[in-house]
Amino acid sequence: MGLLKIDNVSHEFGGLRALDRVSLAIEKGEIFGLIGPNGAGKTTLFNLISGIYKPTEGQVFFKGRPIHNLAPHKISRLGVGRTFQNIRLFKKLSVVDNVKVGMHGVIIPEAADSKALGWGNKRKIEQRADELLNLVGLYEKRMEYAESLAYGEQRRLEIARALARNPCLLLLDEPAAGMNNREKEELMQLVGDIRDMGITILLVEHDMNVVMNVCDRIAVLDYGKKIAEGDPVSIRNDARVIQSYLGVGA
Ligand SMILES: Nc1ncnc2c1ncn2[C@@H]1O[C@H](COP(=O)(O)OP(=O)(O)OP(=O)(O)O)[C@@H](O)[C@H]1O
Repeated sequence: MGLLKIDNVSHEFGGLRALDRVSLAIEKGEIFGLIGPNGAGKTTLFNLISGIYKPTEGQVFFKGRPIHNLAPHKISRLGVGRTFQNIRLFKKLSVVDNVKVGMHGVIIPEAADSKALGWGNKRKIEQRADELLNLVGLYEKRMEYAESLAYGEQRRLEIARALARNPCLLLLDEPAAGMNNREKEELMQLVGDIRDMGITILLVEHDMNVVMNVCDRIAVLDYGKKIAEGDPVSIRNDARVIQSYLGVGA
């Protein structure tokens, strides 16, 4: 069984069917892309996986366990981390404090006694925060205000904060939005590094260069329905995907 299984899930807002019987299975260690036109239902699916919405029908399983009726904090504790389309940092906190906030109440595996850490275990929290800032290339800026970072750096800080909860599945909602080409290159490298740490990634992204380069498999949504699923080459050549989303010449 996959790490994440979405089984015939639908979601309605009033009369609007934002998701219509979508099924997906994401395997451990994959980088899985979710693409589709604006309003296709991608963020709604993220919100269902992370417990912000409950499905109108269908089920979501994580590590074989049903999670579609759990509260967001419980799903997060089970190992599902996420970032948001609109950056949600604490602007007036330092870079390192933004990561530490993400760590509150988290079990750090290397901790000798493996107890959940509150604010008490300062040294281990600081070590872990520094490791994560090194990973995302922000260690040198650890004492700066989050708001002083460039846009691409803020997005990387959001990823570090999500990683602070030790997820085994990370949901990234449009991580390349607003990034310049250099920042996108760095992001692609980072996504690969995160996977190499053993973390499975589900990525919503409009930048096709990023999607096609980093994803092992891709699913395409259109008007709430899954219209295609496969590797990047098959998705790029899928007539229905070209017609509804990629356009000719993509
Ligand atoms: N809270 C809400 N209340 C009512 N309708 C909503 C709500 N959130 C999303 N929708 C509608 O559900 C549909 C799917 O929206 P969703 O945000 O999931 O699409 P998306 O694929 O993430 O789009 P984008 O690429 O623009 O982020 C859209 O028609 C949207 O207008």
